[in-house]
Amino acid sequence: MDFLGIADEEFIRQDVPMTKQEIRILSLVKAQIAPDAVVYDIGAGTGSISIEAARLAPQGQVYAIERSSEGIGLIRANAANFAVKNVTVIQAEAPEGLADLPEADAILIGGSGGNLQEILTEVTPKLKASGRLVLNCITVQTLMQCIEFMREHSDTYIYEAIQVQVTRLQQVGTYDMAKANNPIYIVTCWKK
Ligand SMILES: C[S@@+](CC[C@H](N)C(=O)[O-])C[C@H]1O[C@@H](n2cnc3c(N)ncnc32)[C@H](O)[C@@H]1O
Repeated sequence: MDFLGIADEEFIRQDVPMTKQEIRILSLVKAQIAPDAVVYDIGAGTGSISIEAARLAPQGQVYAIERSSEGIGLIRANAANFAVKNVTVIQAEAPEGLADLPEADAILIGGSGGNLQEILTEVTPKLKASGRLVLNCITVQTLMQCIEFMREHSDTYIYEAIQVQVTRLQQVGTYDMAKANNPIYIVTCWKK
């Protein structure tokens, strides 16, 4: 099994927003990815989460679902760069493209484009009993949509939510200066 925590600079990203290293580490640890796991990465962007998940699950399969052509190109380029063979790239606007996937051990959602309710409705029945669903959200509205969905299904699901804000030090000449990343909510859901 490979290590977690590839540096952000190692990914080809152009202008596509990428989940930052520390948020990837936390999200992937919370997803509890086993070496043979089936993983969905919905809103895969540059593929940074898909690639780290694929390295954690060398005998498993990662399905990277992304709607933008630019993202699809980046996922393929990053997978090739890291010589990762177990990522299947799917260009679709979720929940499209999810129906035919096999049952999942881990589902990571990094982008939903206003379709979160529909995506959760589609993917939650496909999450195995021991599986984990991990959502990264930047807005309070997305966070609340997820919490409301999980509360409506509280007979089946448990969730926890955290907010994380990472500040990195950046070298500016002879000084090291704080540069704050946006706070991110990480919601982790699992079946009772
Ligand atoms: C914050 S970025 C994802 C970051 C990604 N985890 C990474 O590290 O590169 C969100 C991505 O979700 C994609 N997206 C948003 N809604 C989507 C949907 N319904 N289906 C597929 N992709 C979607 C966007 O195109 C964007 O690339």
